[in-house]
Amino acid sequence: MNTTNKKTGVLLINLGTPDSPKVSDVRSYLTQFLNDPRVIDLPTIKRTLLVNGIIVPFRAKGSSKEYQKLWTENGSPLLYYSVQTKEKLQEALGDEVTVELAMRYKNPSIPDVLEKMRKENYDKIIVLPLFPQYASATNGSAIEEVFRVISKWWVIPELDFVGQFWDHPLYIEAFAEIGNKFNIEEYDHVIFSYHGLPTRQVDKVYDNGLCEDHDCELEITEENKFCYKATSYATTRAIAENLNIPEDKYTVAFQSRLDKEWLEPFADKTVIEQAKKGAKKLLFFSPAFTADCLETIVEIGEGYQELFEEHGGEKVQLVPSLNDHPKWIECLKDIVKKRI
Ligand SMILES: C=CC1=C(C)c2cc3[nH]c(cc4nc(cc5[nH]c(cc1n2)c(C)c5CCC(=O)O)C(CCC(=O)O)=C4C)c(C)c3C=C
Ligand SMILES: [Fe+2]
Ligand SMILES: [Fe+2]
Repeated sequence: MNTTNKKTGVLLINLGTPDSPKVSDVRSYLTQFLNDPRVIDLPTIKRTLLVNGIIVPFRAKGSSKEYQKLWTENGSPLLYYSVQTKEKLQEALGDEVTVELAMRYKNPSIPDVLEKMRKENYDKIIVLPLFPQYASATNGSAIEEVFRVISKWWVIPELDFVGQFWDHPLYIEAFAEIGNKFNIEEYDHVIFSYHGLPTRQVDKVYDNGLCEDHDCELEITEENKFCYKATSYATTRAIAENLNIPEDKYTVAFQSRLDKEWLEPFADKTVIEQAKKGAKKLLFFSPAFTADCLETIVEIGEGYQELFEEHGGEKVQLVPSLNDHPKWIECLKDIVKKRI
């Protein structure tokens, strides 16, 4: 055996989706997801009571209806596109490495996929969470789960965890290329909508002070480089610059909030404001999602369309996510190749 040729596996991790849109499967998904202390970061008893006593019982039926709108003959788009991404990345990398896919919540689960990888006896595993901007609720949680599982193995291989990659040129170019398929001049305004986060979670990345003590809307510094708000604004500047969208033609916003103490400006309020200003056509990018999912297809594509129309607007156009776009596959290939 040539000892310089390491047997390497790549583990892509996405968020996860219910096994089906049935209320029972949505309830089970929400229960696993929202009991994660990195998602609802409250003391255990408070979180358990809030999630299992209030949020899940009140949310499961409504969420199930939303998932019924989303489901296609290929199942949940998030899982479908994540599998496509895995397969195309495998093709692009050839037999040099083996690519696997796991979901942080539900299936294919991280423990199941890692067990398959353990049996393969890899010299090295590259763990690549598919979230471009760091959040403890996504990248942090996925990495913690991998640690939890692998820490029980007798043989622990070489591990390489990929951090946030919002500034990877091919990630920016991929979104810009997809956006370029639309005639941006035709739109009155462009909204870059990121999944929201509780402000408390954003503040926790700082050892000193709060997010509001830093210029997170304007610059990335050594202090705010893991601030989700700062990286969301920086991602937006990079895509807008690539597409020559002038500063006064776009707004950053945060969607999918569970309560008022989440990052602002809120995307729904931004949609209403734009309608009130007389905008008729809005173009929506959603760069925190690397695959289309409930939050893009249903929340933006259907929910914000209705909201915009109710306030006098006409068209909300969603720019599709990266899904299995060739530039995105090139981006992932580049990230992996640099670590083999
Ligand atoms: C950038 C990615 C994401 C971050 C950050 C994130 C944080 C976060 N999410 C919730 C609560 C919910 N999110 C839900 C769906 C959902 N979230 C993401 C991504 C991020 N979440 C995706 C890709 C999806 C869609 C999955 C799919 O099946 O298509 C849901 C479920 C749907 C609903 O009931 O609304 C919840 C709930 C919290 C609390 C949070 C940070 C603290
Ligand atoms: Fe979410
Ligand atoms: Fe910040």
